[in-house]
Amino acid sequence: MIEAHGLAKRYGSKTAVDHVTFTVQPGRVTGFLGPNGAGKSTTMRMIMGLDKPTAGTVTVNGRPYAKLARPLAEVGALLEAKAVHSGRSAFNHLRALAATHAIPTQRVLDVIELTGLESVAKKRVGGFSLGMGQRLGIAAALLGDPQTLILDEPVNGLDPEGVIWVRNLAKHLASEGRTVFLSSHLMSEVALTADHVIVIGRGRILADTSVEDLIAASERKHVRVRSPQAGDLAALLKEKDAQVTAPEADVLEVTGPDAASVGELAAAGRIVLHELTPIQSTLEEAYMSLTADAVEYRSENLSDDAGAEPADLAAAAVGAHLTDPSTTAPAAGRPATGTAPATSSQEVSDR
Ligand SMILES: Nc1ncnc2c1ncn2[C@@H]1O[C@H](COP(=O)(O)OP(=O)(O)OP(=O)(O)O)[C@@H](O)[C@H]1O
Repeated sequence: MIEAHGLAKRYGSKTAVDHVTFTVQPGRVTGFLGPNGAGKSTTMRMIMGLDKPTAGTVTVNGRPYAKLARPLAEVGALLEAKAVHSGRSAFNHLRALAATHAIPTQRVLDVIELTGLESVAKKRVGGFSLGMGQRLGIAAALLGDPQTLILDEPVNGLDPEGVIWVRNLAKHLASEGRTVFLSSHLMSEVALTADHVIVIGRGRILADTSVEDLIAASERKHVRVRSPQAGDLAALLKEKDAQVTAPEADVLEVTGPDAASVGELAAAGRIVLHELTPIQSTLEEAYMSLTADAVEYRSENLSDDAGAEPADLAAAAVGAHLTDPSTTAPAAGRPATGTAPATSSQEVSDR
Protein backbone atom coordinates (compact mmCIF):
# COMPACT_ATOMS: atom_id res chain seq x y z
CA MET A 1 0.00 0.00 0.00
CA ILE A 2 1.16 3.54 -0.78
CA GLU A 3 -0.03 6.35 1.50
CA ALA A 4 0.57 10.04 0.86
CA HIS A 5 -0.42 12.70 3.38
CA GLY A 6 -0.23 16.40 2.57
CA LEU A 7 2.56 15.61 0.13
CA ALA A 8 3.99 18.69 -1.57
CA LYS A 9 6.96 19.61 -3.74
CA ARG A 10 8.11 23.04 -4.83
CA TYR A 11 10.91 23.76 -7.26
CA GLY A 12 11.76 27.41 -6.54
CA SER A 13 8.53 29.30 -7.14
CA LYS A 14 6.97 26.37 -9.04
CA THR A 15 4.59 24.14 -7.08
CA ALA A 16 4.81 20.75 -8.77
CA VAL A 17 2.76 18.83 -6.18
CA ASP A 18 0.37 20.72 -3.93
CA HIS A 19 -0.38 18.92 -0.65
CA VAL A 20 -1.90 15.75 -2.03
CA THR A 21 -3.39 13.03 0.16
CA PHE A 22 -4.26 9.65 -1.30
CA THR A 23 -3.96 5.91 -0.73
CA VAL A 24 -3.06 3.33 -3.37
CA GLN A 25 -4.58 0.02 -2.28
CA PRO A 26 -3.22 -3.47 -2.96
CA GLY A 27 -5.07 -5.93 -5.16
CA ARG A 28 -6.05 -3.49 -7.86
CA VAL A 29 -4.52 -1.35 -10.57
CA THR A 30 -4.67 2.34 -9.70
CA GLY A 31 -4.26 4.73 -12.61
CA PHE A 32 -2.56 8.06 -11.94
CA LEU A 33 -3.94 10.32 -14.59
CA GLY A 34 -3.15 13.89 -15.48
CA PRO A 35 -2.01 16.15 -18.32
CA ASN A 36 1.64 16.93 -18.98
CA GLY A 37 3.22 18.75 -16.07
CA ALA A 38 0.43 17.76 -13.65
CA GLY A 39 2.86 16.39 -11.07
CA LYS A 40 2.66 12.63 -11.71
CA SER A 41 6.39 11.97 -12.11
CA THR A 42 7.29 14.23 -9.20
CA THR A 43 4.86 12.36 -6.96
CA MET A 44 6.27 9.02 -8.08
CA ARG A 45 9.83 10.20 -7.53
CA MET A 46 8.91 11.26 -3.99
CA ILE A 47 7.41 7.83 -3.33
CA MET A 48 10.73 6.31 -4.44
CA GLY A 49 12.78 8.67 -2.27
CA LEU A 50 14.35 10.32 -5.34
CA ASP A 51 12.88 13.76 -4.54
CA LYS A 52 12.57 15.17 -1.06
CA PRO A 53 9.07 16.46 -0.27
CA THR A 54 8.75 20.13 0.64
CA ALA A 55 5.95 19.09 2.98
CA GLY A 56 4.02 15.98 3.96
CA THR A 57 4.89 12.31 3.97
CA VAL A 58 4.64 9.31 1.70
CA THR A 59 5.10 5.69 2.72
CA VAL A 60 5.23 2.28 1.06
CA ASN A 61 3.84 -0.47 3.28
CA GLY A 62 3.92 1.97 6.20
CA ARG A 63 7.51 3.15 5.80
CA PRO A 64 9.27 5.90 3.88
CA TYR A 65 11.27 4.44 0.99
CA ALA A 66 14.59 5.20 2.71
CA LYS A 67 13.57 3.05 5.67
CA LEU A 68 12.74 -0.05 3.62
CA ALA A 69 15.11 -2.89 4.50
CA ARG A 70 15.18 -4.46 1.01
CA PRO A 71 13.70 -1.77 -1.24
CA LEU A 72 13.91 -3.73 -4.51
CA ALA A 73 11.95 -6.58 -2.92
CA GLU A 74 9.26 -4.20 -1.60
CA VAL A 75 8.75 -1.72 -4.41
CA GLY A 76 9.78 -1.80 -8.06
CA ALA A 77 9.57 1.27 -10.24
CA LEU A 78 9.79 2.23 -13.87
CA LEU A 79 10.43 5.95 -13.66
CA GLU A 80 12.59 6.91 -16.57
CA ALA A 81 13.19 4.47 -19.37
CA LYS A 82 16.81 4.28 -20.51
CA ALA A 83 18.15 5.48 -17.14
CA VAL A 84 20.74 2.74 -17.52
CA HIS A 85 24.42 2.35 -18.41
CA SER A 86 24.19 2.42 -22.21
CA GLY A 87 27.35 0.34 -22.75
CA ARG A 88 26.03 -2.64 -20.78
CA SER A 89 23.89 -5.41 -22.15
CA ALA A 90 20.37 -5.79 -20.79
CA PHE A 91 21.43 -9.00 -19.06
CA ASN A 92 24.45 -7.36 -17.40
CA HIS A 93 22.41 -4.35 -16.36
CA LEU A 94 19.85 -6.56 -14.64
CA ARG A 95 22.52 -8.84 -13.17
CA ALA A 96 24.33 -5.81 -11.66
CA LEU A 97 21.07 -4.62 -10.13
CA ALA A 98 20.29 -8.12 -8.84
CA ALA A 99 23.75 -8.38 -7.23
CA THR A 100 23.01 -5.38 -4.99
CA HIS A 101 20.13 -7.36 -3.45
CA ALA A 102 21.56 -10.88 -3.60
CA ILE A 103 18.93 -11.79 -6.17
CA PRO A 104 19.87 -15.03 -8.01
CA THR A 105 20.76 -15.01 -11.73
CA GLN A 106 17.79 -17.30 -12.38
CA ARG A 107 15.48 -14.42 -11.44
CA VAL A 108 17.29 -12.22 -13.98
CA LEU A 109 16.61 -14.83 -16.64
CA ASP A 110 12.98 -15.11 -15.51
CA VAL A 111 12.27 -11.38 -15.85
CA ILE A 112 14.05 -11.29 -19.22
CA GLU A 113 11.69 -14.01 -20.41
CA LEU A 114 8.66 -12.38 -18.78
CA THR A 115 9.34 -9.09 -20.54
CA GLY A 116 10.09 -10.66 -23.93
CA LEU A 117 13.71 -9.49 -24.03
CA GLU A 118 15.40 -12.87 -24.65
CA SER A 119 16.49 -12.07 -28.20
CA VAL A 120 18.14 -8.76 -27.24
CA ALA A 121 19.35 -9.60 -23.73
CA LYS A 122 23.00 -9.72 -24.80
CA LYS A 123 22.83 -6.52 -26.86
CA ARG A 124 24.05 -3.12 -25.68
CA VAL A 125 21.26 -1.14 -24.03
CA GLY A 126 22.49 1.99 -25.83
CA GLY A 127 21.05 0.63 -29.07
CA PHE A 128 17.63 -0.15 -27.63
CA SER A 129 14.45 1.40 -29.03
CA LEU A 130 12.17 3.29 -26.65
CA GLY A 131 9.89 0.26 -26.45
CA MET A 132 12.75 -2.13 -25.62
CA GLY A 133 13.96 0.38 -23.01
CA GLN A 134 10.48 0.36 -21.47
CA ARG A 135 10.51 -3.43 -21.32
CA LEU A 136 13.95 -3.39 -19.71
CA GLY A 137 12.72 -0.82 -17.16
CA ILE A 138 9.76 -3.06 -16.35
CA ALA A 139 12.10 -6.06 -16.05
CA ALA A 140 14.19 -4.11 -13.53
CA ALA A 141 11.06 -3.12 -11.59
CA LEU A 142 10.01 -6.78 -11.37
CA LEU A 143 13.46 -8.08 -10.43
CA GLY A 144 12.92 -8.17 -6.66
CA ASP A 145 9.41 -9.68 -7.07
CA PRO A 146 8.04 -6.64 -5.17
CA GLN A 147 4.60 -6.26 -3.61
CA THR A 148 4.31 -2.73 -4.99
CA LEU A 149 4.87 -1.61 -8.58
CA ILE A 150 5.13 2.02 -9.69
CA LEU A 151 5.09 2.49 -13.44
CA ASP A 152 5.42 5.97 -14.94
CA GLU A 153 3.85 6.04 -18.42
CA PRO A 154 4.69 2.35 -19.01
CA VAL A 155 3.07 2.11 -22.47
CA ASN A 156 5.09 5.01 -23.86
CA GLY A 157 6.82 3.91 -27.03
CA LEU A 158 5.41 0.39 -27.01
CA ASP A 159 3.90 -1.18 -30.10
CA PRO A 160 0.28 -2.47 -29.95
CA GLU A 161 1.36 -5.89 -28.75
CA GLY A 162 3.49 -4.21 -26.06
CA VAL A 163 0.61 -2.01 -24.91
CA ILE A 164 -1.64 -5.04 -24.46
CA TRP A 165 1.17 -6.89 -22.73
CA VAL A 166 1.65 -4.07 -20.16
CA ARG A 167 -2.11 -3.90 -19.63
CA ASN A 168 -2.36 -7.64 -18.95
CA LEU A 169 0.78 -7.67 -16.82
CA ALA A 170 -0.53 -4.82 -14.62
CA LYS A 171 -3.86 -6.63 -14.16
CA HIS A 172 -2.13 -9.92 -13.45
CA LEU A 173 0.17 -8.37 -10.82
CA ALA A 174 -2.83 -6.74 -9.12
CA SER A 175 -4.74 -10.03 -9.18
CA GLU A 176 -1.87 -11.53 -7.18
CA GLY A 177 -2.65 -8.97 -4.47
CA ARG A 178 0.08 -6.49 -5.36
CA THR A 179 -0.23 -2.72 -5.34
CA VAL A 180 0.05 -1.42 -8.90
CA PHE A 181 0.28 2.35 -9.44
CA LEU A 182 0.52 3.32 -13.08
CA SER A 183 0.60 6.80 -14.58
CA SER A 184 -0.77 7.91 -17.91
CA HIS A 185 -2.03 11.05 -19.59
CA LEU A 186 -4.61 9.01 -21.54
CA MET A 187 -7.99 8.37 -19.98
CA SER A 188 -8.68 5.71 -22.62
CA GLU A 189 -5.63 3.73 -21.51
CA VAL A 190 -6.42 4.05 -17.81
CA ALA A 191 -10.07 3.07 -18.40
CA LEU A 192 -8.89 -0.16 -20.04
CA THR A 193 -6.24 -1.02 -17.46
CA ALA A 194 -7.12 0.39 -14.05
CA ASP A 195 -9.77 -0.46 -11.46
CA HIS A 196 -9.32 2.84 -9.67
CA VAL A 197 -8.15 6.24 -10.84
CA ILE A 198 -6.58 9.25 -9.17
CA VAL A 199 -6.71 12.33 -11.39
CA ILE A 200 -4.16 15.09 -10.80
CA GLY A 201 -3.96 18.55 -12.37
CA ARG A 202 -1.55 21.35 -11.51
CA GLY A 203 -0.35 19.33 -8.53
CA ARG A 204 -3.81 18.86 -7.00
CA ILE A 205 -6.07 15.81 -6.81
CA LEU A 206 -9.13 16.39 -9.00
CA ALA A 207 -10.74 12.98 -8.60
CA ASP A 208 -10.10 9.78 -6.63
CA THR A 209 -12.66 7.19 -7.64
CA SER A 210 -13.22 3.72 -9.05
CA VAL A 211 -13.25 3.42 -12.82
CA GLU A 212 -16.63 1.69 -12.44
CA ASP A 213 -18.12 4.75 -10.69
CA LEU A 214 -16.50 7.00 -13.23
CA ILE A 215 -18.14 5.10 -16.06
CA ALA A 216 -21.50 4.96 -14.24
CA ALA A 217 -21.38 8.73 -13.72
CA SER A 218 -20.39 9.13 -17.34
CA GLU A 219 -23.44 7.26 -18.54
CA ARG A 220 -25.65 10.17 -17.64
CA LYS A 221 -26.79 11.72 -20.86
CA HIS A 222 -29.15 14.38 -22.11
CA VAL A 223 -31.24 15.25 -25.14
CA ARG A 224 -30.69 18.37 -27.22
CA VAL A 225 -33.85 19.83 -28.72
CA ARG A 226 -34.18 22.76 -31.10
CA SER A 227 -37.67 24.21 -31.48
CA PRO A 228 -39.23 27.56 -32.38
CA GLN A 229 -41.59 26.81 -29.43
CA ALA A 230 -38.80 25.98 -26.97
CA GLY A 231 -40.53 27.82 -24.10
CA ASP A 232 -43.76 25.81 -24.48
CA LEU A 233 -41.83 22.55 -24.68
CA ALA A 234 -39.76 23.45 -21.61
CA ALA A 235 -42.98 24.02 -19.64
CA LEU A 236 -44.37 20.60 -20.71
CA LEU A 237 -41.09 18.86 -19.85
CA LYS A 238 -40.89 20.46 -16.42
CA GLU A 239 -44.40 19.16 -15.68
CA LYS A 240 -42.92 15.70 -16.28
CA ASP A 241 -40.05 16.43 -13.83
CA ALA A 242 -37.41 16.66 -16.55
CA GLN A 243 -34.41 18.93 -15.92
CA VAL A 244 -34.28 21.57 -18.63
CA THR A 245 -31.70 24.20 -19.45
CA ALA A 246 -31.71 26.61 -22.39
CA PRO A 247 -28.18 27.26 -23.69
CA GLU A 248 -29.63 29.22 -26.65
CA ALA A 249 -32.99 30.91 -27.25
CA ASP A 250 -34.45 28.05 -29.31
CA VAL A 251 -32.42 25.18 -27.83
CA LEU A 252 -33.13 23.04 -24.77
CA GLU A 253 -30.91 20.51 -23.04
CA VAL A 254 -33.11 17.95 -21.35
CA THR A 255 -31.99 15.50 -18.68
CA GLY A 256 -34.34 12.70 -17.61
CA PRO A 257 -36.54 11.51 -20.48
CA ASP A 258 -34.91 9.89 -23.52
CA ALA A 259 -35.15 11.35 -27.02
CA ALA A 260 -38.22 9.27 -27.94
CA SER A 261 -40.13 10.49 -24.90
CA VAL A 262 -39.23 14.12 -25.61
CA GLY A 263 -40.36 13.69 -29.23
CA GLU A 264 -43.67 12.10 -28.20
CA LEU A 265 -44.34 14.81 -25.65
CA ALA A 266 -43.69 17.47 -28.27
CA ALA A 267 -46.01 15.72 -30.76
CA ALA A 268 -48.78 15.45 -28.17
CA GLY A 269 -48.41 19.18 -27.50
CA ARG A 270 -48.34 19.98 -31.24
CA ILE A 271 -44.87 21.49 -30.85
CA VAL A 272 -42.64 21.75 -33.91
CA LEU A 273 -39.13 20.31 -33.52
CA HIS A 274 -36.17 21.26 -35.70
CA GLU A 275 -33.70 18.99 -33.92
CA LEU A 276 -33.87 16.09 -31.47
CA THR A 277 -30.44 14.66 -30.60
CA PRO A 278 -29.42 12.25 -27.85
CA ILE A 279 -26.10 13.50 -26.43
CA GLN A 280 -23.57 11.34 -24.67
CA SER A 281 -20.13 12.66 -23.94
CA THR A 282 -17.13 10.38 -23.86
CA LEU A 283 -15.12 9.45 -20.82
CA GLU A 284 -12.17 11.25 -22.41
CA GLU A 285 -14.24 14.40 -22.80
CA ALA A 286 -15.22 14.23 -19.16
CA TYR A 287 -11.54 13.93 -18.25
CA MET A 288 -10.54 16.78 -20.52
CA SER A 289 -13.25 18.95 -19.08
CA LEU A 290 -12.13 18.01 -15.56
CA THR A 291 -8.54 18.93 -16.28
CA ALA A 292 -9.29 21.84 -18.62
CA ASP A 293 -7.98 24.41 -16.16
CA ALA A 294 -5.07 22.23 -15.18
CA VAL A 295 -3.38 21.83 -18.54
CA GLU A 296 0.03 23.46 -18.55
CA TYR A 297 0.82 23.14 -22.25
CA ARG A 298 -2.18 23.55 -24.50
CA SER A 299 -2.20 23.08 -28.25
CA GLU A 300 -4.46 24.86 -30.70
CA ASN A 301 -7.79 23.16 -31.32
CA LEU A 302 -8.01 21.71 -34.80
CA SER A 303 -11.16 22.70 -36.61
CA ASP A 304 -13.82 20.08 -37.34
CA ASP A 305 -13.30 20.83 -41.04
CA ALA A 306 -9.89 19.26 -40.86
CA GLY A 307 -11.60 16.03 -39.83
CA ALA A 308 -9.11 15.78 -37.01
CA GLU A 309 -10.80 14.08 -34.12
CA PRO A 310 -8.26 13.14 -31.46
CA ALA A 311 -8.25 9.37 -31.35
CA ASP A 312 -8.57 9.21 -27.61
CA LEU A 313 -11.62 11.49 -27.68
CA ALA A 314 -13.46 8.75 -29.43
CA ALA A 315 -12.29 6.07 -27.06
CA ALA A 316 -15.08 5.25 -24.66
CA ALA A 317 -18.64 6.15 -25.46
CA VAL A 318 -19.29 7.37 -21.97
CA GLY A 319 -18.67 10.58 -20.10
CA ALA A 320 -19.98 13.16 -17.67
CA HIS A 321 -19.05 14.81 -14.40
CA LEU A 322 -16.34 13.13 -12.41
CA THR A 323 -16.04 14.87 -9.11
CA ASP A 324 -16.87 17.91 -7.02
CA PRO A 325 -18.74 20.24 -9.39
CA SER A 326 -16.93 23.21 -7.85
CA THR A 327 -13.73 21.99 -9.46
CA THR A 328 -15.36 20.73 -12.63
CA ALA A 329 -16.53 22.42 -15.73
CA PRO A 330 -19.53 20.74 -17.41
CA ALA A 331 -18.53 17.88 -19.67
CA ALA A 332 -18.69 18.71 -23.33
CA GLY A 333 -21.38 16.78 -25.16
CA ARG A 334 -21.52 15.04 -28.46
CA PRO A 335 -24.21 13.17 -30.29
CA ALA A 336 -24.40 9.57 -29.11
CA THR A 337 -24.87 8.34 -32.63
CA GLY A 338 -21.80 7.72 -34.73
CA THR A 339 -19.43 7.48 -31.79
CA ALA A 340 -16.26 5.79 -32.93
CA PRO A 341 -15.15 2.46 -31.46
CA ALA A 342 -12.48 2.15 -28.83
CA THR A 343 -9.07 3.56 -29.59
CA SER A 344 -6.66 1.06 -31.05
CA SER A 345 -3.54 0.33 -29.10
CA GLN A 346 -1.48 1.70 -32.00
CA GLU A 347 -3.11 5.07 -31.49
CA VAL A 348 -2.46 4.82 -27.78
CA SER A 349 1.17 3.88 -28.20
CA ASP A 350 1.81 6.60 -30.72
CA ARG A 351 0.74 9.36 -28.41
N1 LIG B 1 13.57 19.28 -11.41
C1 LIG B 1 12.65 20.18 -11.67
N2 LIG B 1 12.91 21.50 -11.60
C2 LIG B 1 11.97 22.43 -11.84
N3 LIG B 1 10.69 22.14 -12.19
C3 LIG B 1 10.36 20.85 -12.29
C4 LIG B 1 11.31 19.79 -12.03
N4 LIG B 1 10.68 18.61 -12.20
C5 LIG B 1 9.41 18.90 -12.54
N5 LIG B 1 9.23 20.24 -12.60
C6 LIG B 1 7.95 20.93 -12.92
O1 LIG B 1 6.97 20.44 -12.04
C7 LIG B 1 5.74 20.26 -12.72
C8 LIG B 1 5.29 18.81 -12.59
O2 LIG B 1 6.16 18.01 -13.38
P1 LIG B 1 6.01 16.44 -13.49
O3 LIG B 1 7.12 15.95 -14.36
O4 LIG B 1 5.88 15.86 -12.15
O5 LIG B 1 4.63 16.31 -14.24
P2 LIG B 1 4.00 15.04 -14.98
O6 LIG B 1 2.56 14.99 -14.60
O7 LIG B 1 4.82 13.83 -14.71
O8 LIG B 1 4.10 15.45 -16.49
P3 LIG B 1 4.55 14.60 -17.78
O9 LIG B 1 3.37 13.76 -18.14
O10 LIG B 1 4.83 15.67 -18.78
O11 LIG B 1 5.77 13.82 -17.39
C9 LIG B 1 5.96 20.72 -14.15
O12 LIG B 1 5.56 22.06 -14.26
C10 LIG B 1 7.44 20.59 -14.31
O13 LIG B 1 7.90 21.52 -15.26
